[in-house]
Amino acid sequence: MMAQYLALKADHPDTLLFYRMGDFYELFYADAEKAARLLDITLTQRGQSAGQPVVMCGVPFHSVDTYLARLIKLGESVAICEQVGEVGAAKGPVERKVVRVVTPGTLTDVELLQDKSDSLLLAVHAGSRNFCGLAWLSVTGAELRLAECPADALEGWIARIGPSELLYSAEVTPGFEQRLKASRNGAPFTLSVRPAWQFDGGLGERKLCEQMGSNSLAAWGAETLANAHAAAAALLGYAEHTQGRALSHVQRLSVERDGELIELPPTTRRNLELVQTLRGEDAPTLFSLLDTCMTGMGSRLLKRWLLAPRRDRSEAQARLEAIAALQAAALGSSAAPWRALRDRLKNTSDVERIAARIALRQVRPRELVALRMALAKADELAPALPDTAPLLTRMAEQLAPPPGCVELLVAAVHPEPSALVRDGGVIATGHDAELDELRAISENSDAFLVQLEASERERTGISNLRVQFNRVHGFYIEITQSALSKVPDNYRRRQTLKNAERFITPELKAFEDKALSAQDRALAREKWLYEQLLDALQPSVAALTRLAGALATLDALCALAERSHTLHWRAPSFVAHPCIDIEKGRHPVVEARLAEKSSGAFIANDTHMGPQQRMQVITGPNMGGKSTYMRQVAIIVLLASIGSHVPADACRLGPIDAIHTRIGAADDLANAQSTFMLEMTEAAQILHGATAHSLVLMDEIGRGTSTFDGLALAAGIAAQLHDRTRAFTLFATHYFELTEFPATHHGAVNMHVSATESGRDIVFLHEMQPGPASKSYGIQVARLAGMPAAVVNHARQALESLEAQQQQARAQVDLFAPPPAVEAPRSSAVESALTALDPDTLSPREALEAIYTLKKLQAREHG
Ligand SMILES: Nc1ncnc2c1ncn2[C@@H]1O[C@H](COP(=O)(O)OP(=O)(O)OP(=O)(O)O)[C@@H](O)[C@H]1O
Repeated sequence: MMAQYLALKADHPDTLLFYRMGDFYELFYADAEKAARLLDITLTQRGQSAGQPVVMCGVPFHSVDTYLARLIKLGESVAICEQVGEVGAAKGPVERKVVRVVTPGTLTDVELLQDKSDSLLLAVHAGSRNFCGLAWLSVTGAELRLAECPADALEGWIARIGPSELLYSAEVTPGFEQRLKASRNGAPFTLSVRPAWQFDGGLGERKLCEQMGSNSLAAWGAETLANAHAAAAALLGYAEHTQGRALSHVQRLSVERDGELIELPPTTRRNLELVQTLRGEDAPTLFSLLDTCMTGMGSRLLKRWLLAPRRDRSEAQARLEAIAALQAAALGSSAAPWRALRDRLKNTSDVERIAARIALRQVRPRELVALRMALAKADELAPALPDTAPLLTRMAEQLAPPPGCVELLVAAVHPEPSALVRDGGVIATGHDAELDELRAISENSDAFLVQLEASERERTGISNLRVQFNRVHGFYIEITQSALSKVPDNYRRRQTLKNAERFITPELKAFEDKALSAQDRALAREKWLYEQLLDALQPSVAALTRLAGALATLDALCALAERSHTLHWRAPSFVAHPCIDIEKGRHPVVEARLAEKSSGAFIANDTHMGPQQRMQVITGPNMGGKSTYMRQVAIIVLLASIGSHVPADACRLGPIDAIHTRIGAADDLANAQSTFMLEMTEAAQILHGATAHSLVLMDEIGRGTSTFDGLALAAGIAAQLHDRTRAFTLFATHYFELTEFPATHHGAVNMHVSATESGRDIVFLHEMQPGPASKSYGIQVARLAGMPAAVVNHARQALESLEAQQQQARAQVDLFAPPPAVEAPRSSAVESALTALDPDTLSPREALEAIYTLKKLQAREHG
């Protein structure tokens, strides 16, 4: 047995191997030690193998899901090894096989998957010429996605995709591996190393063609993406390896290209608290506010929409039209269609995952019943969809259940089946004559036993004689001690108890053989019929996946319609010229929190930015609402871009290509970066990446260093954004000096959040008004925060003397004057030679020669 175990383990060296032995999964040696530690279960020793004690631990098979869930959460992978041979069929241990490998990125089990999130598997290929190939999918979804990106944009892509597991080649450079490890900082995922040969472009292209049933990938615009093909080869290979079969349900392919999506860097996702709060919680976030979907499929799709808004507006426009149609009551009715549709969508099962599990042959009987009910619902939903929006009309077509599927499920599956096929009672009566006959034999046994009991009582004259059954001893006749003398000759003793004896008769034995074998045969027949049913369902998988997509889209659209109605949102409009025009905009999450706490109404504010006015320099007291205002603009832009209504009375939006944010941060100790370093790194990234179509939020840049340094840097950054980048910029600052910026920079205006004083206290009005703030009120805010009176008084005095001093010494410094042009230093001969080199094209010998040449040039330069 150990030889068999070790052979299986050799194929899964990095995975915990769950080796099935009877009612347990056992782990051995290092696996056992690791699992015992992670699961807090007892480690034991038994026997010896190769002279060493066998260290082992185990988990009962019926509660394996709980243990799996814990291990997967800890980022571990588990290979499930089952007994596949007949017991006693051959000499030695029963034949065993790894039937599937459960890894964080390839989950299919209902118990392990989260309803509202996808579990994604991503493969990254470090390609040539500084390009990376990416391929990713959810094993329970139907779509495979490909992309290629410049190597330096990789972290952004990984953060946006948000994988649960990332595959990379064993032969990447240590530097590349380090970057992958570092990119786990925001959201942890498992890194799995795969052999380099699996990242093969040619193999990937063949596999993709096979998967799509096509000769070329041209139809998807994916034929030239060699790096992505290499990633896809590893991705599909690994997914198939874990499932033990091909993913026949993955029949959609899409290519995501740099430049198609509105860029939302990880900092923006974090700062805007899109799907996670700054503390790492799921709520309150924009997504938690937005997601009132009735199904997990809808929630997952809505999250995808939110995190991947497109620059092109046609999709958003189609969704807006659909929402309008869902909100418009039909003639003669007062109710908007979304209400009834949401009622019908309630409790619809996860058709997307069920379809995948049919394809992977892992589907459970009760899921098939749920599928049948969902198909019936889809059939009812289709005619209830308004026909005034093309997107809804398309969904209505896709909601048609695949022909024959409902009928097959009704005919074949018992209306209330057991949880597992091995328990029987799964196939409907009337579906298979042979099964019905076998079941009749076991069912008739009750009548037979009652009859036998009566006739034996009469024959023996023992009135308390009982005919019974148990799993261990089968059928028997039980006679109490006092009546033993009346037992007839043909009774054979089966078992002796304290007060009774149990017997069997030839007649009962014959019946037992027939009944028990009928039960076994019925069970075997049911298993076979279930497999037949899965075969028959395979051709419907593609249509079921499409139907699931339509249900999810409809659910997400209805949720957006409901949110718009409940939260009083309005439809945005898109225009071709650059602008962000918002009337009475609100921050939806802050507004909801205020409403929840009944702590006053949210004050709505307008925003008007266009080609002539690209920057707002925002000042005002702490707690005044600067950050809230800036974030609300970004959130409204984002919501509009996904085709949702927005928390504003009106919104007109020109083209947008990115939303960048630089908002206060904590030290990033894990990456050894100080607050100031991080602040400057993020600001530099924005200055490099933003364009005239980007929205940039800069909150108190420069405050992490000394006043002069900070002010000088803030001035430089503002000037760069204004003069060069020309992005739409909201620039909040506590440096009053910056309020002079608009005087010389005509694309910028001063805005301030209003506050007034009432006695010694400050009252925040949260209204955005033109012009600079008059005071900073820092001391009043500190008083509000409960600062001891002595400190407040001290500060007030100190402030007065500081202000007096500054009045006297105010120097005429032009903070915003461009620096004198610096002559670009001429590059040296060594530098020119270095620039001309392309390391990827050099042979080792050429590389060595290049080094000698460089050394020579250097020697010449230094005389
Ligand atoms: N428009 C508004 N209407 C009502 N309440 C608001 C509004 N804007 C902000 N608030 C309230 O004021 C609080 C502080 O707002 P915010 O954090 O935006 O201030 P801030 O000016 O950025 O402060 P700091 O300069 O200290 O960062 C918010 O948590 C919210 O409760």
